[in-house]
Amino acid sequence: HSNRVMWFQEFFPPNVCPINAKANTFYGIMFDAGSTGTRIHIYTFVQKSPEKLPEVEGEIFESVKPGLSAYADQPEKGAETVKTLLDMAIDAVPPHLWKKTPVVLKATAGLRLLSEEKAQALLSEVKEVFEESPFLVPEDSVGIMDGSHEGILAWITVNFLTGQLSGQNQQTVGTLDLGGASTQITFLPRFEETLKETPGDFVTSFEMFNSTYKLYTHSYLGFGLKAARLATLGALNMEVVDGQMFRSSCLPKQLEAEWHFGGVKYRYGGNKEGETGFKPCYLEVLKVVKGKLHQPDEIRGSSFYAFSYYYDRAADTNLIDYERGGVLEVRDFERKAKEVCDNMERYNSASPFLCMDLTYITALLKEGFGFRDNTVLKLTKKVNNIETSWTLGATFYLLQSLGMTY
Ligand SMILES: Nc1nc2c(ncn2[C@@H]2O[C@H](COP(=O)(O)OP(=O)(O)O)[C@@H](O)[C@H]2O)c(=O)[nH]1
Ligand SMILES: [Ca+2]
Repeated sequence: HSNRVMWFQEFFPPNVCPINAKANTFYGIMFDAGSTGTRIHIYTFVQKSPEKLPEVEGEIFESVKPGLSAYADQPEKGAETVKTLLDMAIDAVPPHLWKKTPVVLKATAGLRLLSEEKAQALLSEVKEVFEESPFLVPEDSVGIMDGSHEGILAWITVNFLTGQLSGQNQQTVGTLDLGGASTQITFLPRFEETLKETPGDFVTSFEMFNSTYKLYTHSYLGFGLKAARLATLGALNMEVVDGQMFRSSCLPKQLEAEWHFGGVKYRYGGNKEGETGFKPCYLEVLKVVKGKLHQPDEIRGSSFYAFSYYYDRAADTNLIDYERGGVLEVRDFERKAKEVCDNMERYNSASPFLCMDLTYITALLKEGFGFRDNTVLKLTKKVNNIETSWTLGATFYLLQSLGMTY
């Protein structure tokens, strides 16, 4: 790329600037249909030399709320939200590359929890939107993603962005993702013992960038942050009787409110007369996680990358900087949970669920996965300005399957 500055360059963002649109630049569009929102990621890649991994030159990211599952009974309206986001890609990708730019949507836990019929109705409306667009629509371009792939692809993203998947001496790092409806844990086991002690369906071999990775990964459906709220309230998978009230010691005493999740209305509130605070709350939350998750010994001493709701709740309570993220230990979540739960009136203006959320995160990490108090968590939203999301790994995988990269 020459250093000449052309008069038109300042009118274009770098990724659509004509002078930068070279033969070795290509694009990929990946939609994340999550339980709480739908997001588009438009990636620009540059293949600098045929034997090296492609580089991610940029990402355009936009999101809408609520997620597709909120449109379970209006699939066309759901697909409209996808169309709005896809229109951004028309502006971002140079027209001569539209036909070569693949577009894919993968849905996660929100759609996994819907009936097959409702999920399929939504997906086929989305497929129509794709087919009316000028982009490349591969086979299986719209579907529900396997839970194991969700964890693996996020692991690929983080380890690619931190440079661990190229060259010698790879020191990969495990990943923790906490969504609204499900949660994932993924790492590359270092010890034979770990593989021996692990149930077969927790280990998946995955081929990427000419290497095969045998990863420990699992997605726990119903253990996302919002699903865990319902489970703590005793309302998950319940036939809700009209007007029924669900109470918890993790909520402010005087609170009484309503909440819509997965198309159902729930009434919830605090323990008016009874106990509130960290101790009773922890016991409540413990019932949700205790004995429900597999605990691999190997992870106790290693550090993990954590994102999504781990990041959001840590940032909400100033444990980390909202923009830059930070490094924490598991015990920091517990300390903050105690502070919030034992002073709920002081945190009134924040979400009424802050105490419950922090307590759940603490219990999930300690009693669920079996992490130690001093396990180090690296909280990141972005690495080198690219979102830490399974979507980048999924886009690489897509490009590889289309023969656009090796
Ligand atoms: N770092 C990062 N977090 C994201 C991105 N997209 C969604 N999230 C987070 O994911 C969480 C919501 O989970 P969601 O995907 O809706 O639910 P799921 O279907 O259970 O995985 C929130 O904490 C979001 O901030 C992204 O591109 N990058
Ligand atoms: Ca997600």
